[in-house]
Amino acid sequence: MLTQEQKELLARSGLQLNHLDEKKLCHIAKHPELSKDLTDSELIEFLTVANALYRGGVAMISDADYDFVFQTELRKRQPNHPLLHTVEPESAFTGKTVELPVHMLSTDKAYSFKEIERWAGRIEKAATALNKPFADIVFRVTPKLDGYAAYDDGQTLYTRGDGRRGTDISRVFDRGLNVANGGKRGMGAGEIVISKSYFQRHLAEHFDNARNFQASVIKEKQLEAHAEQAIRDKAAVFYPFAQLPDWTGNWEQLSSQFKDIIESIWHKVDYDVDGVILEITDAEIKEYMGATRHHHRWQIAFKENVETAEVEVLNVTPQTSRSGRITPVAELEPTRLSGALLSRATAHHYKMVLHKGIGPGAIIRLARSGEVIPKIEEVILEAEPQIPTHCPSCGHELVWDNDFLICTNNLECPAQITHSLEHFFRVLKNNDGFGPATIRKLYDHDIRSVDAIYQLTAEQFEAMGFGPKQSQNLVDQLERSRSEAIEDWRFLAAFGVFRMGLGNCEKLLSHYRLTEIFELTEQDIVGVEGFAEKTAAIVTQGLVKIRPLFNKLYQLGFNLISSQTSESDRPAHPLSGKLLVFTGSMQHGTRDDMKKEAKAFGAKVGSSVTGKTDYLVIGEKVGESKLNAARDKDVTIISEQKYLEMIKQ
Ligand SMILES: NC(=O)c1ccc[n+]([C@@H]2O[C@H](COP(=O)([O-])OP(=O)(O)OC[C@H]3O[C@@H](n4cnc5c(N)ncnc54)[C@H](O)[C@@H]3O)[C@@H](O)[C@H]2O)c1
Ligand SMILES: [Zn+2]
Repeated sequence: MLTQEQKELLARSGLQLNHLDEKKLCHIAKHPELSKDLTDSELIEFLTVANALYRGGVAMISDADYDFVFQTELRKRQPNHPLLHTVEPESAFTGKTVELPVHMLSTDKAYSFKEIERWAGRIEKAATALNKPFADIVFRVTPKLDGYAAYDDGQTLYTRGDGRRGTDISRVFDRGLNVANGGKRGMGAGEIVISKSYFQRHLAEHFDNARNFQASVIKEKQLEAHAEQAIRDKAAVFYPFAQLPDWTGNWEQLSSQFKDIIESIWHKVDYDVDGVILEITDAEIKEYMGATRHHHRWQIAFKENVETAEVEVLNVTPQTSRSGRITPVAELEPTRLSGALLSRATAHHYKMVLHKGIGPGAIIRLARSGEVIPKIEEVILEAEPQIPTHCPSCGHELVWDNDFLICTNNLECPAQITHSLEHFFRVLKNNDGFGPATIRKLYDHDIRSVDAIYQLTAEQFEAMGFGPKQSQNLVDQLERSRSEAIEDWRFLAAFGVFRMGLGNCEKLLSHYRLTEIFELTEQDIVGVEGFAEKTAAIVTQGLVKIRPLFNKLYQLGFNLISSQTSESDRPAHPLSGKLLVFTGSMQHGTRDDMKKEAKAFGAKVGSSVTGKTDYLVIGEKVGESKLNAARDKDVTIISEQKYLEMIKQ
């Protein structure tokens, strides 16, 4: 049941239970997974109440549980619900609301480096649009304080409210609250926080948690003696974000030491922190990117889900991968971890299953970080493992290859064939529609190779049971995949040769032409930087295997961009080997297309003007700074028109 304090807070906020009764509300709070059985109005009421209690410092559920219901139920049922797209309102305080001097929004959240990369990609786009070299853009990383958000304009302190209007809580300064580190008033947005170590030592007995304490500092109610003391001891302070310890640098620095930077900033302050904030400092780009109703596009919070749980293994199922390796997948007793319901995890390989005793009934420790499939961290209680002897897909006998069990029936194993087909289209990227379901259906109709897929007509697709519209679309997509330009290394990587991922393909093809690689000896390949002897041997063997398929597909006339840039290869073209920088908006195509095209002529493309740049190609609306840089460095400036004439030569 709700506590007296929680009830009072709901009453003060004017919140009444119309759809849920108290018993049901508390039952769901205890078992958030039951929220799936709530009606829509019950669900909204549940979240509204949870949010009000949380903002008032008397939360009824943990953040992870709240996020679970919020993300899985609400987002799934009503992706456009205003709760998802606006700042969660604070309703804990009575009193007149006032317009905030600036909007205080929530933050967009990322749980993996991939998501951060995509965010940086959007910033690069904005920088390009404003003719600013991306390499010059400064990123700032600060700890994400988990306190009570407020805005200080020097006169008044406001709550975040609904992000646009907040409540005047200047009284907390009248009560003696200090700005962190002896800082001044009027530094804008920040949070009211309490020192972690101080809380443990002096407050933990009197307050349930830090949030509960922070809320008490803000309330109109007379302060408790311990809270007053914490303020006098400067353990509770208002910390403006502008004054937080930070890391600054450009994207290249940030991305290359991402883990270390996050780790060090995360632990910089003695306050509760629930992530780090990444943002850019360039005022023009910030303005250009703007905000949604929920968050600023130029800012993102990086969070880590590092909660762990002990879970029972129900069963371990073998799964055959594209390369024939057998992956052990543990089926688990369904467990909620960091807000997600998990029922499977992978072990690295069968040697681990064998040696660590991962069998039905084993107890393992599971860690979930971000959105990736969880890995088995540790085995707490061993159980008899079950080691498969035959491939689950084709029944072929399995053999050990170091730590891995493998199915060597590469040419006939359904799992290996279908995964290879999917892999081809996925890596190529310039197509849609060839996912697992389509590929499975094709396989069931005896289609076994990429080459055979390219021979299919719309009628044949229809005969296999695809609808008329989908059939035509699949044919169109096959055509698109051949006509849309792609890099030759991407094409090669799509064949899935072991050890020839995108990176290695790019390395190899920057030395040799696509048509030459099948004649290369191991020695030739070792001569390419990044290939050790062992890899070279595996690669030559792998290339022999794919050669027949490669030849067939190569005949189909894919629109390949050659990686060859050295002058001896293309003596004829005036742009060959030249370093170009594009700036401004172009008429001929998107900036990306033009870069690809330039590379196809053997040119190199940079993002900022340096002493090594040969040509600055300018479109419309070009910033003066880039032009000046080009003039200073003696770089030849050419118009888009002139450039188009040059590439036609
Ligand atoms: N337990 C519950 O019942 C419950 C209910 C509602 C919400 N929540 C939790 O609240 C979170 C959502 O809250 P939110 O809307 O405040 O969003 P948020 O967590 O994205 O926080 C955004 C805020 O971060 C603050 N911030 C802290 N450090 C900062 C820094 N260095 N730079 C810039 N800003 C910084 C700002 O005040 C900003 O308003 C969710 O994660 C959820 O778990 C929990
Ligand atoms: Zn098999």
